[in-house]
Formats: sequence, structure tokens, C-alpha cells
Amino acid sequence: MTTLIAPSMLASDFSKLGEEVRAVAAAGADYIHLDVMDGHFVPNLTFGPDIIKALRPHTDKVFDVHLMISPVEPYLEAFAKAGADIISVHPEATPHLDRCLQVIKGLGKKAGIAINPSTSERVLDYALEKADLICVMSVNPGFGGQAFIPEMLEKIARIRDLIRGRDIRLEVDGGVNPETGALCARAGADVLVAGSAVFKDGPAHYRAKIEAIRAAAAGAVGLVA
Ligand SMILES: O=C(CO)[C@H](O)[C@H](O)COP(=O)(O)O
Ligand SMILES: [Fe+2]
Repeated sequence: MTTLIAPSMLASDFSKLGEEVRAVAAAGADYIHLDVMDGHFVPNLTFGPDIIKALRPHTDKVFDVHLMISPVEPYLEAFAKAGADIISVHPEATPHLDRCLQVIKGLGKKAGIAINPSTSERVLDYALEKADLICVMSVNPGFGGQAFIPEMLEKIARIRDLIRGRDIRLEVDGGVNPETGALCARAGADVLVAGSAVFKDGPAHYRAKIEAIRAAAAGAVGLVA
């Protein structure tokens, strides 16, 4: 199982987002992770569908759109039209998770479920049929640069068991670096989101930072990087 690396643009230079997307794409990113925050579901604001639409021509990489907004249903179509490939919603942000997943699939996009650190994996029990990706939040959503919450490793392992045999990606988001990324991969994650760990030293280092996480993950699951 190859681990995919998804740089989070949250940690990039917002004054030149297009350039930053092209740089991490050229540096070997598998997905481009786009964090949408509304100042209501989470205590921070980022960007909406218009910015994602503006970024779409900059790369063919998968746009992995993490919606931290409530309500979320009224905006799903706009994010699909903007060029999202995967749209993840939080069950904590909607009373209608099943409907959201149905709508996302109906729009021809992959449907993700992102769960907060305090949310039990049992919330997935009746949702797996419609899910293409589960995103385990390993920080409380809202900000980049936070420390990885180690208790999430057990949750990752439990979800890996829950989804065994299904075509569902298991992503981890928050505080991922080569060390924590290796632990996540060993626990069963196959997509690692990394913001600060990729962007913090500037564009000259993006390739090395992505490769370091990829190699650590591969080492942890016994693959040669
Ligand atoms: O969803 C998020 C925060 O809500 C971000 O994707 C996440 O925090 C990535 O940043 P970092 O790797 O710096 O923790
Ligand atoms: Fe995210």
C-alpha cells in the first residue's frame, strides 16, 4: 500500500497560492489538500469555492477539499463545480451526513468523512457504503502547526479494521511530519496531510520534505521508499 502525501495549502504563502500549488505539485505531492474554514464550525477563516476555482488551472493533481463549514449542504455543488475531486465533510457539522455523501456522489465527486479527535469512529457505522475516504483529524480543526494527538493512532487502527476489504482511503490530518507520519502509516493510514512540515522552510525544500514523509511512511510499513 503506497502512502499518498497531501500537502495542506493552509501552511503555504497565501499571497501566491497558484505558484505554491504548482510548486508542491512539481515537488511530488499526490493530492493538494485545501482547508475551507468558516469562522463558525471552526474558529478560523480561509477561502471558498472561488479561490479553489482559480487554483484549478494550476495543476491536474487531485484536489482534496476539507470542508470545515456549517451548514455544509448549501455549498457542496459550488465546491464540486469549482474543481474539487474529493469533498470531505464533518459529521459534527451536519445532521445529514448520509444526505451530504449522496449529494457529493451525485455530483460525480469522491466523498470523504472527516472526524474530530473527540468523535468516535462509530459515527462511520452506517456511512461506509457511500464513503471514498475517511479523514482522521489528529489535531482539533481550525489551525495549522498544532501538535499531533497520539491517541488518534488507536482510532486509525480501528478504522483500518472497519474499512478492510473496501475501496476507501484512510487519511490523517494534523501535526503530521516524518515521525508522526510513520506511526500513522504503521497504524493503517494511506494518505498523510502535511502543512507546516512541508512548507515551513520554503519552496527549495518542498521535494525533500515530501520525500522525507513518504520515505518514513514506507519504512514504517516495510516498503522500500
Ligand atoms: O485541517 C487542517 C486544520 O484544521 C489542516 O489540514 C492541518 O492542520 C494541516 O496542517 P499541519 O500539518 O500544519 O498540522
Ligand atoms: Fe485539513
